[in-house]
Amino acid sequence: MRSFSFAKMHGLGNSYIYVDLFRETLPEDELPAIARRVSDVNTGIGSDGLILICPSDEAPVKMRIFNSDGSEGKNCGNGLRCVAKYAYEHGLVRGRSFLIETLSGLVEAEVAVQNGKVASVTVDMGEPRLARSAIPMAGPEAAQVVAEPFVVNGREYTITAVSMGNPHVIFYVEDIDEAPVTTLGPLVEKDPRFPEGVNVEFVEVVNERELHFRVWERGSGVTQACGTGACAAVVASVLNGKTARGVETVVHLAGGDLRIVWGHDGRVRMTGPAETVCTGVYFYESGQNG
Ligand SMILES: N[C@H](CCC[C@H](N)C(=O)O)C(=O)O
Repeated sequence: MRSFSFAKMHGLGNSYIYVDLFRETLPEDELPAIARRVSDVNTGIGSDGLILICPSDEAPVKMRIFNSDGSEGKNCGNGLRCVAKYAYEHGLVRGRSFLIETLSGLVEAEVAVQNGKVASVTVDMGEPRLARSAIPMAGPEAAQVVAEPFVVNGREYTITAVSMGNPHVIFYVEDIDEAPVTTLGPLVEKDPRFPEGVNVEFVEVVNERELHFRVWERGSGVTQACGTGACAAVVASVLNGKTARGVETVVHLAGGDLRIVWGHDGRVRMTGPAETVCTGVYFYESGQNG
């Protein structure tokens, strides 16, 4: 029987099981199975996936994120805010602003501290990747995907695709409560036109400073919030002339609000909460596929 210590943390209800690899060691070839097992609400701890807080040669800490199906993602906005909180509160970093390495590059986090605890975090998520080939999405290389016709099961939709280091496709809806999250979401997630899969977002524009947002996440399905997805939604809304560059937009997700701006400098900044639910020890049998 093997075990490791963990912290369960969430950003707006998008929860992950966080393992500090400065203190723990996990078998690399078993990470997908461990992610699937800890995520299970019945036989595991219950979360949207697993996040590892790792040593890095390029930054004080590195984040690796695994979805609840065991697939490894390349970025996670809600995860970055929780990693920043954990790193600050556990002395892994010095100062309130610091770099975090991800599989899609370095990001800078700044924590807001109250009574020694991190209450909220602002992350500079860098520049969105807009070329079709960078999403990635099949089709003409350098073209952007903005308000493009997209047929699914014989019905035509209009999509905008944005990468925040991970792939997102945005559908605008008139009423967020009627968004086809659980019907269209899984169909598009694995559509062959997205060779690496895709996170599927539904957005209702309230006004030029507010969006309603729901998500079917690649590898996790419906979650309460998706930080990279909310960033992608703000970028898509500017590209479609629905919101303005350089203006802070409030994105209303199922789990709460994020404040996001796509700055005139081209970088996307996201501010939101990060919370610790509990800590504990997880026991598992090595070698089981999970
Ligand atoms: N499902 C995503 C990873 C988690 C992203 C999301 N939870 C966030 O907060 O950005 C993917 O496979 O790209």
